[in-house]
Amino acid sequence: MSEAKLDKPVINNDNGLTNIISVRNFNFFYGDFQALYDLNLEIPKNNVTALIGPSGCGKTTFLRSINRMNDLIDTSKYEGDIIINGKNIFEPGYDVVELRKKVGMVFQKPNPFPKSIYENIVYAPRLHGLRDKNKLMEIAEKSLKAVALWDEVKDKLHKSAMGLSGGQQQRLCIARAISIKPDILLMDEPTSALDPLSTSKVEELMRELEKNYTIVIVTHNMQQAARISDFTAFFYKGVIEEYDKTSTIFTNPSNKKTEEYINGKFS
Ligand SMILES: Nc1ncnc2c1ncn2[C@@H]1O[C@H](COP(=O)(O)OP(=O)(O)OP(=O)(O)O)[C@@H](O)[C@H]1O
Repeated sequence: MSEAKLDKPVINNDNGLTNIISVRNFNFFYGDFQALYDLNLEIPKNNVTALIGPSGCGKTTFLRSINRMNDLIDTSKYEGDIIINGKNIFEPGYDVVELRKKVGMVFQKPNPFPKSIYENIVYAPRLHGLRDKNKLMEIAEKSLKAVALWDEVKDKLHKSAMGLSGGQQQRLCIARAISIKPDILLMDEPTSALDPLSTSKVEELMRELEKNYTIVIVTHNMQQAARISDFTAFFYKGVIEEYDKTSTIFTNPSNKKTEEYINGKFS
């Protein structure tokens, strides 16, 4: 007998991999409004995990919880734990500056600083105390090479980053994020403002970066999630309805809502 499609959350955390982020009974509130309900998931190291789901279902709220960006919102409240590298990030005394060093973020719209390409990359290493000019140049070169931007910009490192194309700016922002060697890169729809060619460059880049970084990406683009991610969490009204290998989510989802969403029955 074929199994009936379940309509309750299906979370497959049994991935056999080393997990870098563990989310336990996590609830999140904006004032009286509850945006996330009882999230429980394990995010594996050196893989790409995609967060998908209709607008307003809580993907960005969850992403921004991972580096405590939501702390900036006065009315925000949370319950539960997010454990990164074995430490609960909400524990009293947890160093948020250290957390942001370990967990970098790339936003929807490229947002380079209005400074030179070089200054964009070395900003964070300098902020963390590095002064040695040779070392800073080494970091600039390494970071730009890692995002395949070095050849395009090596002759104009001291020119304004604002003169780069949108796609180049986004790769620069990724280079800036990795300049301090985070463990995790959070990406909030990083290609939604880019043209198709720049999008495919950033997608290629993610595949390359996952060798050294754990990537968690919010995307509205189903094809993109299917192409670039190893694991996918489907969010619906603040609940993770299904979490599994991307291939399972896209070919054999257990939850009817997941199936309907990936087949475009609602958006
Ligand atoms: N600063 C805020 N204050 C109050 N409510 C908020 C705030 N930010 C988000 N929300 C609400 O929380 C819910 C989840 O929003 P969130 O942005 O996390 O969803 P999302 O899935 O990322 O949406 P989208 O795909 O449109 O970006 C929504 O109902 C939204 O209106």
